[in-house]
Amino acid sequence: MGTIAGEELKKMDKAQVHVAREEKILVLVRLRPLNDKEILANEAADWECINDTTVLYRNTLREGSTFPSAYSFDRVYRGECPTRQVYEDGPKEVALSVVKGINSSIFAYGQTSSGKTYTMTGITEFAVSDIFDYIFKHGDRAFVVKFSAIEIYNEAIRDLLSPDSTPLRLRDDPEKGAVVEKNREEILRDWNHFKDLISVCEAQRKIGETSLNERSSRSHQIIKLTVESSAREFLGKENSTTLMASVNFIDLAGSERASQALSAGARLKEGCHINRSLLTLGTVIRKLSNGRQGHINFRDSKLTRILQPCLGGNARTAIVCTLSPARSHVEQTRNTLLFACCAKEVTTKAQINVVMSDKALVKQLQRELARLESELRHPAPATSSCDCGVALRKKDLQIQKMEKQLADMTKQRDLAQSRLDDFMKMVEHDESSKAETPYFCNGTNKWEDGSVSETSGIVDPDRASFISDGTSTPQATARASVRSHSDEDLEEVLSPGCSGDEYCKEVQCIEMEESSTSDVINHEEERTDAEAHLGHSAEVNPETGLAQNRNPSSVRSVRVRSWSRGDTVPGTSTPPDALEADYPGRPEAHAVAFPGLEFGSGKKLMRSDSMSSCGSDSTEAHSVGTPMVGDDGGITSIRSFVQGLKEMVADPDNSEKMGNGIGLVDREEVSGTMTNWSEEFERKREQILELWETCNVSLVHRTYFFLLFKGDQADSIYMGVELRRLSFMKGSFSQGNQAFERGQTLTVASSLKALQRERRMLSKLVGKRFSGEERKRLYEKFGIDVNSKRRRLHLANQLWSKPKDIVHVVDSAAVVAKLVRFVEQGRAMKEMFGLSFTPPLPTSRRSHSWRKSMTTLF
Ligand SMILES: Nc1ncnc2c1ncn2[C@@H]1O[C@H](COP(=O)(O)OP(=O)(O)OP(=O)(O)O)[C@@H](O)[C@H]1O
Repeated sequence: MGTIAGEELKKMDKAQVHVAREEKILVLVRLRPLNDKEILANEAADWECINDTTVLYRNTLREGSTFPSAYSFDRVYRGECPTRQVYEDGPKEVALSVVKGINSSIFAYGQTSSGKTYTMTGITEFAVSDIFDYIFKHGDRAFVVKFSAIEIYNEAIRDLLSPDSTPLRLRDDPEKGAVVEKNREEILRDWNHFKDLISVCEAQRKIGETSLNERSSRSHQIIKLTVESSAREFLGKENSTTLMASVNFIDLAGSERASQALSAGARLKEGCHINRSLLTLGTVIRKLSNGRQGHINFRDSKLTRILQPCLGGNARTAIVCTLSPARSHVEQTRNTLLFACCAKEVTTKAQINVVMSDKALVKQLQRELARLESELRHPAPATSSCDCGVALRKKDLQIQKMEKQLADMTKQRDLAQSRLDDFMKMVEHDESSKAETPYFCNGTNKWEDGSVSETSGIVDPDRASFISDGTSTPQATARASVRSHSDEDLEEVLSPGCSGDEYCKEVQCIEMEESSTSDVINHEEERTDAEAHLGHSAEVNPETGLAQNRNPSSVRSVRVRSWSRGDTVPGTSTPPDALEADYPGRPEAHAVAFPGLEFGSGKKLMRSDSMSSCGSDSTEAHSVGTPMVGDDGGITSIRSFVQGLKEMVADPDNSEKMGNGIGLVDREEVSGTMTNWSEEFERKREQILELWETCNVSLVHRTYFFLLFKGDQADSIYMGVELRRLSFMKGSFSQGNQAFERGQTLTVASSLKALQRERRMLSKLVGKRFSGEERKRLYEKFGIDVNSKRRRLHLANQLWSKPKDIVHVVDSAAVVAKLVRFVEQGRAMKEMFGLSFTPPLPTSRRSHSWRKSMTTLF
């Protein structure tokens, strides 16, 4: 098929030249008279055609006003109106389109016994007669008319011209749509031949008697006439073209109610099939009438598959809806009218179908080729090429940007993987190397010097093995951990967009804070800033003997090198106060006080201007404590959190919401609205706790978050970000989608797996971090049998398992904090993240011993 050739077009009249014309389906309604049975039963005729286009339900009083009583269509016909008139008014034009190369369909729809066969028999005969007439009148064209007929009976297709009742198969043709395979086609010779074939069809078609119709059609019948025509003068010539189209005359089986048709057995089964396929047809029509939104279920029945071109495809279509006026059929009549109302909204797009001879096709292709070659030889004017150049440059930039993003993501992924590998190795090695650990004694967390190992970083036996000279002091251990970081770690820290200078500033700031907390910190001068930064968290140890072994002179040299902005440095190592677990609503009895830090809190150490995002990010990445990071949460989730936070902070709206903007929140303002915030905080905290559980968030992440953000009003932004992140994740999970978090793809399954892995890892640390007595108390507290075989795993499984029980949550956070040696001070951590937006509050220094607090807890 193709477009019409020039010479051929000249031979056609204007009506023939319209191409792909969109038009609505023609809908006619035919009301038959009451039949003998209905008259005998004294049935009233409740429907009436009040004019040429409107049919009216007369008995509105009886039915009430729930349904419309008047329905308008292209044409409506009274009972006494002859079929000829019905045909002439609309179906004729549609049917005769076939001789002009346009597909068309006419079908009758209505309840059983409403007059479909009566109507379609007439229309088919009139149409075929007119087609013959047209052919007779157009002697300049050579016509071929082919006749075929099928019925769809109980969802099986049968050839009505063949005595063989074997069902025919339906095949999808990309151009023609559903094609019935091996369907017999007869070339119509004349009128008599047509009548003979119709008789064969009538004889073959499944007819059955029901109480409503003595000769009820039990199948859908489709009679198809295919008309091909060519101008005689071009016949056999290379430029000859053929118009080819089909017209379908479709007599549907009638919808029926089993109770009314009194059908049983075979009739009942037929009725079910009929109703089902008509229901599909109705659904298709309804969807098409709604503007083709969503999936159209053409494939749900053979009938709709075959009718697809007539219903919105390349065909002109007319539907005659037949009605019984009888009161007993009012419901079925209404259904038919509703179908008709939908059908009149459906549009089709018919076009002239031209078949070109092979020679004509070759010629046309050659012409097309020549045109394209000439376009290539003479390119378009300069203006458009200039546009092209701009577009290309834009695309190049986009590609570069995406490549950069990809490289970043790859780096992040590799880093996370390497950290995970490290941790796995550490855990595996942990047990075996326990005995060799030089700085633990008696299985307790004590340094050789007697201080308890509550450091915040990577102080693990595995790392300690780097020290080969036997000087396995904690600081040496920390150094080893620093040095064990790969170049990738450093690259990660020096992330794109962050210059080396900026990075150094960040390091310097933190280092200064750290050194300031103790005059005796032992830094190594030769250490690079990057190393210092990475090692920072590993070396932070609030109250242990770790600090005591440090070398003050080294500290000073670092200080001179790194702190050049004149920030004041606290001169004491007194632990700060901010680890008091004093958020609103926190139960007194379970307030967990975490150790003070050597750096930060309450002192003018933090430079709000120096916390570059990349610096904070990198700090965070390390400070969460590499060994404790599960592959779903830990570093990644905190990083995501920080990232989300930064985005939020970057949004001017959010800054506004925060009052005076980042770094300028007024303290008084904060305290003035504290009461409201307390309630808000409670609410948000509950939501976050629930979502952590729902989204299988890492326990380390929960603990960090829980301990960092304890209810200051300035924390609202952090909580907002966390809520947003978790809600998004929950939404993704509930839709079966993946959540993508900073280079990691999470699913419900993967997050759950990671959580289970994390619990296993934590369980392995229980023996190391808690003394026998502490463990016993813990098992009792968490309701675990102290003699059970897998009590450590049971304990790990219990942690954070009751998000609604705040006492449990507090206890869980305390246990995980101890397991992962998270002894950071909230404010300081926020500062390290670069997330502190408030000036430091003057705090009364509360002396807190973490050990003391934990002792009361455990
Ligand atoms: N407009 C009409 N004028 C006179 N008689 C009619 C008219 N329409 C239908 N009839 C008569 O009503 C009876 C049932 O008609 P028909 O068989 O065409 O119904 P149908 O809708 O095809 O039913 P089914 O779905 O059961 O096959 C026939 O006897 C037919 O002659």
